[in-house]
Amino acid sequence: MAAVDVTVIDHPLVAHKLTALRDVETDSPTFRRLTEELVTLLAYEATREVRVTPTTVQTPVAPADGVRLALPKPLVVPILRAGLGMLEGMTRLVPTAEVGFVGMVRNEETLEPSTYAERLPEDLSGRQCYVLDPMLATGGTLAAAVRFLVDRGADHITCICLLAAPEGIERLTQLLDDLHVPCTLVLAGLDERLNEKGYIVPGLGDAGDRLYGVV
Ligand SMILES: O=P(O)(O)OC[C@H]1O[C@H](OP(=O)(O)OP(=O)(O)O)[C@H](O)[C@@H]1O
Ligand SMILES: O=c1cc[nH]c(=O)[nH]1
Ligand SMILES: [Mg+2]
Repeated sequence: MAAVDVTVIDHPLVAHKLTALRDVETDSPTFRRLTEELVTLLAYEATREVRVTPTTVQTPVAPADGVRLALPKPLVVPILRAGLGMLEGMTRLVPTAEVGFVGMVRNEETLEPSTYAERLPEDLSGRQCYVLDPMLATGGTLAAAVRFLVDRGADHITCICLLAAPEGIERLTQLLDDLHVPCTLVLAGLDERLNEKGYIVPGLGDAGDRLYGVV
């Protein structure tokens, strides 16, 4: 099975908001709003495979066949810190989803991720999971998060990122080469490369710092 299926959203509204997000002059409140708006647009495409079950409702006129989201509920997993800025935009579109949390930080010397927090259901058997992180740089963080979910039984993973570097997608694909469940990646933009510090070029800088301030 191909490990990761990548979609880059080609839409003028996404491109417009992404351009404003990148701008170094964009302040934190505006950056947070644009992030939420972008995620809502991306979520429309990212949830194309969300499982539904047939149902019938009574309209004022007649019965109508339709669907509702299937059980178990989808699980949305923002990767703290920066992924938290994407949560509201995602749950606006899928308000009945449950939310689990993973806290990860990349060591800026080695570029390797470490996990400092985790609050997820023990058993994710049969769950569709939506992982949120604005930046896919070397791919280490996202690969570790996906592995975490699959090890607990998740059987369908969709990652939503704002930006990725080609090197990161390549590494993600290698790291998840043995994955036995479908894994999709939805992006607002695919950038040129990583720089020597592991930052996406042209990118938008440090997403966590731009959302929440430098720590
Ligand atoms: O693809 P990678 O090379 O692993 O890097 C990407 C990670 O780096 C950023 O988080 P960071 O470690 O800065 O933590 P933060 O969200 O707390 O800012 C970003 O939000 C990703 O989680
Ligand atoms: O460009 C990058 C790379 C990693 N993390 C970020 O926030 N930005
Ligand atoms: Mg950061």
